[in-house]
Amino acid sequence: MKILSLHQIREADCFTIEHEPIASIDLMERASRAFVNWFCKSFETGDYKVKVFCGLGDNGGDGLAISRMLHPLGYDVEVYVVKYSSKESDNFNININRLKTQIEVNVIDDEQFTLSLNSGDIIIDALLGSGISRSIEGLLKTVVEQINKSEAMIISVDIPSGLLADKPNNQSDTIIKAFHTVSFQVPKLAFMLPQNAEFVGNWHIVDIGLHQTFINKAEVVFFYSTPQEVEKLIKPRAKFSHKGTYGHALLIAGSYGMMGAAILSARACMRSGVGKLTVHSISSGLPILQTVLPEAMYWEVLNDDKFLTTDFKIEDLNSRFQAVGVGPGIGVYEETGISLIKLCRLCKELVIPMVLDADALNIFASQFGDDFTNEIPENSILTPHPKEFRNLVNQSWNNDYEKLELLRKLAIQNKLIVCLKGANTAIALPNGTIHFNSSGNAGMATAGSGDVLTGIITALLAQGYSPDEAAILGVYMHGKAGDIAAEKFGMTSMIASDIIENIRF
Ligand SMILES: NC(=O)C1=CN([C@@H]2O[C@H](COP(=O)(O)OP(=O)(O)OC[C@H]3O[C@@H](n4cnc5c(N)ncnc54)[C@H](OP(=O)(O)O)[C@@H]3O)[C@@H](O)[C@H]2O)[C@@H](O)CC1
Ligand SMILES: [K+]
Repeated sequence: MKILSLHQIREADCFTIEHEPIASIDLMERASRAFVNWFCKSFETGDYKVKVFCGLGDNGGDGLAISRMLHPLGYDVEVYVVKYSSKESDNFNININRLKTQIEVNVIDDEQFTLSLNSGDIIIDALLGSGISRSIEGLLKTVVEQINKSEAMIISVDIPSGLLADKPNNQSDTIIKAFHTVSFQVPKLAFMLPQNAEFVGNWHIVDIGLHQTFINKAEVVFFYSTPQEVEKLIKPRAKFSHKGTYGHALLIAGSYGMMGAAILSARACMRSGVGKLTVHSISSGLPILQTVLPEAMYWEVLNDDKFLTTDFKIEDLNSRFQAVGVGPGIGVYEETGISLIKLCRLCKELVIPMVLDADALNIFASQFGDDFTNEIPENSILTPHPKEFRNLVNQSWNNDYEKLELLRKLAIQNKLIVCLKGANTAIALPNGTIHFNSSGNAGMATAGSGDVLTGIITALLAQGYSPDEAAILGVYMHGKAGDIAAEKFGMTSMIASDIIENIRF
């Protein structure tokens, strides 16, 4: 699903009005109806009040139309218009006239006003929408602060009032802290970013019928990968296939005291459909690995008990492996760094797709400085968490938008696929697009979860998925498995092994 910029959302609005064609006020009516449908599905009528706070622009117009629609459905609706200016939008004016015959409108025009808000109330925030042009001040600020202080459930229409759709707010900005945000047609970039989580809450998209011709043609940088879109990538298994059809992966993982990382990534790799798996690890780890995962084959490090110092040769890899995953638990020893570089050079020469994770990334950051990318084959997949990413780019950022730009730059300049892990993992592709993942939960913030992801993506590469597909599908399936695990064990109790056991291709 495309994430349109604010400018494109406005263009889509105008295009729809002109080409459907539909009057602007009727499009507002349709958007408000879509919100109301979502609301009615989510909340039954009951012994509580729905307090709708409206601004003076089109977001306020939505709020008025929503109030008019909810009232006859049996909801106990109270409407508040915050009169922070003398200028109202045309659609606001039409809707206030339509509403006045039905419900009394309370006008807030004095900063001394104290709102009476109870914990059982539902607040609908229709103060400001995507049209904000400056920070919230004065009367509006007072109202937003009072709403935020209340214990009522806050539901924002389109976007939490005060939040900018696709650029950073000032840290001191006053912004509604919604529990739910019900947004029109497309998610806003702001919803993807950790810095806005406290404002956006749980977000939902409702279809308001903006013209598909415009949306299809729109060129965008950011995408939200919906389950329907991603699951389409899964290749069915052919009836007459054999294990050779699904590739042979090499996973390089583990070191003294870190064999768990190797086991987790290897198990996840096997569960993700790879035909054959060879795990390359330290010799003292071999009995553990073979006991825990008899399905895999092992290639032990010679003459070394503590860490990976293999002098990789072309014949070790040539015509044997379709994908190489390296990093989980390998440690950041200087000797391992030397091996890693040899491995990368060979994979580049033999064009074997790679996944680099965890300590492989830490080695690059600590031993190879800013030039680290010269050694990494093009189209390799990197899976850093934010701290590893910061070390890799050797830069910090002031906000999540700057972080995204650094991510894009890394992917474009070096032709890499970089999966920046977190809620809504951001996957940057060499073509400059960023794809936000839709699955997963906070229970996955647990040791070993990243090792599992490395195993999944390595398996997909070995099966012939393109690196772009392997990254997007792998991250999604990892999150989906995490969601199933969270249902069974709870977010707090689930562990990385539970994610593996719930991988379902
Ligand atoms: N996209 C779609 O297809 C559809 C969109 N729809 C709806 O329209 C909404 C966007 O509407 P909108 O442009 O009127 O924006 P909105 O925020 O309501 O008001 C802006 C007004 O407020 C003012 N203002 C700005 N900042 C301010 C501040 N900090 N403090 C105080 N005032 C401030 C600014 O005036 P200014 O003073 O800047 O001239 C302007 O007059 C969108 O979010 C959605 O809800 C649906 O109805 C139909 C389909
Ligand atoms: K709003």
